Amino acid sequence: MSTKVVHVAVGVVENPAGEILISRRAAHQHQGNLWEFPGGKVEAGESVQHALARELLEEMNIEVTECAPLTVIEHAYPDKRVRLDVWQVTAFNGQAKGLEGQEWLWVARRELDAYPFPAGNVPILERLLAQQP
Ligand SMILES: Nc1nc2c([nH]c(=O)n2[C@@H]2O[C@H](COP(=O)(O)OP(=O)(O)OP(=O)(O)O)[C@@H](O)[C@H]2O)c(=O)[nH]1
Ligand SMILES: [Mg+2]
Repeated sequence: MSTKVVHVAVGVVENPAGEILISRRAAHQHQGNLWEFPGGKVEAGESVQHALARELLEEMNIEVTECAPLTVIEHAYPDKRVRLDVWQVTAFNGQAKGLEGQEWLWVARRELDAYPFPAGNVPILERLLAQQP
Protein backbone atom coordinates (compact mmCIF):
# COMPACT_ATOMS: atom_id res chain seq x y z
CA MET A 1 0.00 0.00 0.00
CA SER A 2 1.22 3.49 -0.78
CA THR A 3 2.36 5.47 2.27
CA LYS A 4 0.74 8.59 0.85
CA VAL A 5 -2.08 9.90 2.99
CA VAL A 6 -5.05 11.33 1.10
CA HIS A 7 -6.22 14.50 2.84
CA VAL A 8 -10.00 14.83 2.71
CA ALA A 9 -12.25 17.73 3.73
CA VAL A 10 -15.48 16.32 5.18
CA GLY A 11 -18.57 18.37 6.07
CA VAL A 12 -21.13 17.56 8.75
CA VAL A 13 -23.89 19.88 7.56
CA GLU A 14 -26.71 20.45 10.01
CA ASN A 15 -30.00 22.10 9.05
CA PRO A 16 -32.18 24.24 11.34
CA ALA A 17 -34.25 21.13 12.17
CA GLY A 18 -31.10 19.50 13.60
CA GLU A 19 -30.83 16.98 10.79
CA ILE A 20 -27.55 16.01 9.14
CA LEU A 21 -26.85 15.72 5.44
CA ILE A 22 -25.55 12.38 4.18
CA SER A 23 -24.99 11.15 0.66
CA ARG A 24 -24.30 7.80 -0.89
CA ARG A 25 -21.04 6.94 -2.59
CA ALA A 26 -21.38 5.55 -6.10
CA ALA A 27 -20.72 1.83 -6.55
CA HIS A 28 -17.50 2.42 -8.53
CA GLN A 29 -15.94 4.79 -5.97
CA HIS A 30 -13.64 3.86 -3.08
CA GLN A 31 -15.89 2.52 -0.27
CA GLY A 32 -18.67 2.38 -2.87
CA ASN A 33 -22.36 2.20 -1.94
CA LEU A 34 -21.67 3.31 1.62
CA TRP A 35 -23.05 6.54 3.02
CA GLU A 36 -20.75 9.50 3.70
CA PHE A 37 -20.66 13.07 4.79
CA PRO A 38 -20.16 15.15 1.65
CA GLY A 39 -16.64 16.30 0.89
CA GLY A 40 -13.58 15.43 -1.11
CA LYS A 41 -9.86 15.63 -1.58
CA VAL A 42 -7.92 18.74 -0.63
CA GLU A 43 -6.00 19.84 -3.72
CA ALA A 44 -2.31 20.79 -3.68
CA GLY A 45 -1.89 24.31 -2.26
CA GLU A 46 -5.54 24.52 -1.19
CA SER A 47 -6.71 25.17 2.39
CA VAL A 48 -9.00 22.61 4.01
CA GLN A 49 -11.73 25.21 4.45
CA HIS A 50 -11.53 26.11 0.78
CA ALA A 51 -11.72 22.44 -0.20
CA LEU A 52 -14.71 21.96 2.10
CA ALA A 53 -16.57 24.91 0.56
CA ARG A 54 -15.66 23.87 -2.99
CA GLU A 55 -16.69 20.22 -2.54
CA LEU A 56 -20.00 21.01 -0.83
CA LEU A 57 -20.90 23.42 -3.61
CA GLU A 58 -19.82 21.02 -6.39
CA GLU A 59 -21.48 17.94 -4.91
CA MET A 60 -24.48 19.26 -2.96
CA ASN A 61 -25.24 22.88 -4.00
CA ILE A 62 -24.45 23.96 -0.43
CA GLU A 63 -22.68 27.28 0.06
CA VAL A 64 -20.90 27.16 3.42
CA THR A 65 -21.18 30.40 5.42
CA GLU A 66 -20.15 29.16 8.90
CA CYS A 67 -18.08 26.18 9.90
CA ALA A 68 -15.89 24.96 12.74
CA PRO A 69 -13.39 22.09 12.99
CA LEU A 70 -14.82 18.96 14.63
CA THR A 71 -12.11 16.31 14.48
CA VAL A 72 -9.31 14.81 12.39
CA ILE A 73 -9.21 11.07 11.81
CA GLU A 74 -6.44 9.05 10.23
CA HIS A 75 -7.63 5.74 8.91
CA ALA A 76 -5.93 3.01 6.89
CA TYR A 77 -8.18 1.03 4.59
CA PRO A 78 -6.63 -2.09 3.05
CA ASP A 79 -5.94 -0.12 -0.14
CA LYS A 80 -5.65 3.50 0.95
CA ARG A 81 -4.82 5.79 3.87
CA VAL A 82 -6.96 8.85 4.49
CA ARG A 83 -6.89 11.84 6.80
CA LEU A 84 -10.49 12.92 7.30
CA ASP A 85 -10.49 16.59 8.27
CA VAL A 86 -14.02 16.90 9.59
CA TRP A 87 -15.83 20.24 9.91
CA GLN A 88 -19.22 21.05 11.29
CA VAL A 89 -21.15 23.36 8.98
CA THR A 90 -23.53 25.36 11.10
CA ALA A 91 -24.78 27.88 8.51
CA PHE A 92 -25.14 27.66 4.75
CA ASN A 93 -27.08 28.96 1.77
CA GLY A 94 -28.81 26.87 -0.86
CA GLN A 95 -31.07 23.85 -1.06
CA ALA A 96 -29.32 20.49 -1.01
CA LYS A 97 -29.19 18.73 -4.40
CA GLY A 98 -27.31 15.65 -5.54
CA LEU A 99 -25.35 17.40 -8.27
CA GLU A 100 -23.41 14.25 -9.13
CA GLY A 101 -26.53 12.09 -9.36
CA GLN A 102 -25.94 10.60 -5.91
CA GLU A 103 -28.63 9.70 -3.39
CA TRP A 104 -28.73 12.00 -0.41
CA LEU A 105 -30.83 12.49 2.74
CA TRP A 106 -31.31 14.71 5.75
CA VAL A 107 -31.19 12.36 8.74
CA ALA A 108 -31.93 12.91 12.43
CA ARG A 109 -28.76 12.42 14.48
CA ARG A 110 -30.13 9.48 16.45
CA GLU A 111 -30.88 7.71 13.15
CA LEU A 112 -27.38 8.06 11.71
CA ASP A 113 -26.37 4.64 12.96
CA ALA A 114 -28.99 3.03 10.71
CA TYR A 115 -26.83 3.89 7.66
CA PRO A 116 -23.67 2.00 6.71
CA PHE A 117 -20.63 4.33 6.58
CA PRO A 118 -16.97 3.56 5.81
CA ALA A 119 -15.01 2.23 8.81
CA GLY A 120 -13.02 5.48 9.03
CA ASN A 121 -16.22 7.32 9.93
CA VAL A 122 -16.86 5.42 13.17
CA PRO A 123 -15.28 8.10 15.44
CA ILE A 124 -17.32 10.82 13.69
CA LEU A 125 -20.55 8.93 14.23
CA GLU A 126 -19.68 8.33 17.89
CA ARG A 127 -19.09 12.04 18.42
CA LEU A 128 -22.29 13.07 16.69
CA LEU A 129 -24.37 10.57 18.62
CA ALA A 130 -22.76 11.76 21.89
CA GLN A 131 -23.48 15.42 21.04
CA GLN A 132 -27.22 14.98 20.89
CA PRO A 133 -29.23 16.48 23.71
N1 LIG B 1 -16.30 12.64 1.23
C1 LIG B 1 -16.06 11.70 2.12
N2 LIG B 1 -15.01 10.85 1.94
C2 LIG B 1 -14.82 9.91 2.86
C3 LIG B 1 -15.64 9.79 4.03
N3 LIG B 1 -15.18 8.74 4.79
C4 LIG B 1 -14.12 8.20 4.12
O1 LIG B 1 -13.44 7.26 4.50
N4 LIG B 1 -13.89 8.92 2.94
C5 LIG B 1 -12.82 8.60 1.98
O2 LIG B 1 -12.16 9.78 1.60
C6 LIG B 1 -11.65 9.67 0.26
C7 LIG B 1 -11.90 10.93 -0.58
O3 LIG B 1 -13.23 11.16 -0.82
P1 LIG B 1 -13.94 11.52 -2.21
O4 LIG B 1 -14.04 10.30 -3.06
O5 LIG B 1 -15.21 12.17 -1.78
O6 LIG B 1 -13.04 12.55 -2.97
P2 LIG B 1 -13.51 13.53 -4.16
O7 LIG B 1 -14.89 14.06 -3.84
O8 LIG B 1 -12.38 14.50 -4.35
O9 LIG B 1 -13.75 12.53 -5.37
P3 LIG B 1 -13.03 12.23 -6.74
O10 LIG B 1 -11.73 11.58 -6.38
O11 LIG B 1 -13.99 11.25 -7.35
O12 LIG B 1 -12.90 13.52 -7.48
C8 LIG B 1 -12.26 8.41 -0.32
O13 LIG B 1 -11.25 7.41 -0.32
C9 LIG B 1 -13.35 8.05 0.66
O14 LIG B 1 -13.55 6.64 0.73
C10 LIG B 1 -16.72 10.69 4.21
O15 LIG B 1 -17.49 10.65 5.19
N5 LIG B 1 -16.89 11.63 3.22
MG1 LIG C 1 -16.50 13.54 -2.68
